[in-house]
Amino acid sequence: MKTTIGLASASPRRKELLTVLQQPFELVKVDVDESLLPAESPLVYVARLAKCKAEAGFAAVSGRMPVLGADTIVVVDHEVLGKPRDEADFGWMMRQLSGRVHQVHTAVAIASAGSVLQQLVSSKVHFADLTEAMIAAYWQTGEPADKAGGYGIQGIGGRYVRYLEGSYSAVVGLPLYETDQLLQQLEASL
Ligand SMILES: Cc1cn([C@H]2C[C@H](O)[C@@H](COP(=O)(O)OP(=O)(O)OP(=O)(O)O)O2)c(=O)[nH]c1=O
Repeated sequence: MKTTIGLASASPRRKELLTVLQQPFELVKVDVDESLLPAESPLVYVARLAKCKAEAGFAAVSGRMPVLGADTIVVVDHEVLGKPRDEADFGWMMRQLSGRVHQVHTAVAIASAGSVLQQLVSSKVHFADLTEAMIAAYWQTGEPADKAGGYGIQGIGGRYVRYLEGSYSAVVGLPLYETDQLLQQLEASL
């Protein structure tokens, strides 16, 4: 029987993806400060956040079970795009992404007694040319608000993705292949 783990995430996408891996899990609530540190690179930032979420979760369950945390960021021109604050911020993000290629980085960490297992997956997304009317209409759907970079490849935003180099599940929030590898490493270590 597989060990039950904690999932330190409020993201419905991560819950669905972990279910696909047939991994028994319980949701664990954590509150992690997601601010970027001064001069921190995007890759260091995303890996740190995944680790912080996993470690905060492990502490929250008092070490009773291993806990998985993940983080996804969108990077364009070395700038990290988080979730849009409002419509103006979203419009700015879409103009950055329009007709260009950007990176999506997803980090996964599993904290257990004495160790943290980690993986980082980077993908490139080639975005469509967007008009102001398309941007305004997309905001109205409500989909962009809780998504890093302001779009969801798995939803309406998928129509703006011309080409993906990398992992689809990582862009959605949890890389299936790499997470499965981590879970196998975890089972072997218990
Ligand atoms: C680029 C992209 C992001 N996203 C989502 C994945 C993440 O849920 C979210 C990025 O924010 P995160 O801070 O990684 O995650 P979260 O706040 O949703 O959940 P938690 O921290 O509790 O685990 O954006 C998509 O769903 N589709 C996409 O195409």
